[in-house]
Amino acid sequence: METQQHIAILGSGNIGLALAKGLVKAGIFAPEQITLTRRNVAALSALADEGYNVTADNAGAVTRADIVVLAILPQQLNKLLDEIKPAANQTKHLLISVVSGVSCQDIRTQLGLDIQVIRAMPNTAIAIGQSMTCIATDNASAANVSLVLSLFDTVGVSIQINEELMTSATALCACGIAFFLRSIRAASQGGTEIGFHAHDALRMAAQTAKGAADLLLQLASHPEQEIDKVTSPKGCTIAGLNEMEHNGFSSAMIKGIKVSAEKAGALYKTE
Ligand SMILES: NC(=O)C1=CN([C@@H]2O[C@H](COP(=O)(O)OP(=O)(O)OC[C@H]3O[C@@H](n4cnc5c(N)ncnc54)[C@H](OP(=O)(O)O)[C@@H]3O)[C@@H](O)[C@H]2O)C=CC1
Ligand SMILES: O=C(O)[C@@H]1CCC=N1
Repeated sequence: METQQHIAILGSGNIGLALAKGLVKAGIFAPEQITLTRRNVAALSALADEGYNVTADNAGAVTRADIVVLAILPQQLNKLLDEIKPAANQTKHLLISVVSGVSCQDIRTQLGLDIQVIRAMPNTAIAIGQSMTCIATDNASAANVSLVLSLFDTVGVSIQINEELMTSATALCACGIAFFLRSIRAASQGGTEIGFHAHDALRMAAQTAKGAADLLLQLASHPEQEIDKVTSPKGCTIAGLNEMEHNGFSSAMIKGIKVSAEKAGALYKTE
């Protein structure tokens, strides 16, 4: 799905850069077709050496682009939208926002333009083509939705959801990367306590987690069905699992995801 279009990523921090790298790795865009912006542009010098256009001039980046990605913090968004307002063109530009907690309508209202906006909620695994990305819009054409879905399909798996579920998607999928990473880290710490060097324990825990996820994805199986195959009667798996549940393992994950979703929904309005 190679394209001749130019993409501007406004706010090239963790997720903005992960997106840029993922798109280049997937062969969709060459670095020369991507403009990266941030205020501290010196921090992008290594990317400039790789061929990306880098600048602190957001309005200039928008003028050159067909697709504009907003990838800055919710509390930084209004200032950025005011800055790009003169350069944004509702017939030329497609806006993609990965900003948490900000609706498509919030963006149009701040811009004062009836521009097509698609929200995307990827996660940092986008850098290696393994993102779970949720897409939502309230006004974009079916053609642009397909374009954005196919764009994000090149860097993982993408689905379209209702916009009111975007904060839930943020908690489950974007924050979720951190939740699963912490689980793997905790497993590796347990592994070290029972005899493995830290680096071996981490590798073993990560591969085990990958195998568990693939059992569900490749076999379209349910976790409990796969758990039942591991838990031998009177065995050590059920002993460990029950101990974890007595200590609130599932409950902690559920409560954490609920708090994350509440926070994601309030990020823009409370700033
Ligand atoms: N991190 C993640 O996993 C995910 C994040 N998101 C969302 O993406 C957004 C960005 O998050 P994240 O990447 O973690 O945050 P970062 O702080 O890492 O990135 C934000 C970037 O924006 C730049 N920036 C700030 N103001 C401006 C401006 N006026 N013009 C241009 N660039 C600017 C900052 O650089 P400088 O200070 O140099 O300007 C910084 O590099 C947030 O809204 C977040 O909710 C969504 C999905 C996943
Ligand atoms: O922590 C955050 O607020 C952002 C949103 C999703 C992932 N990181």
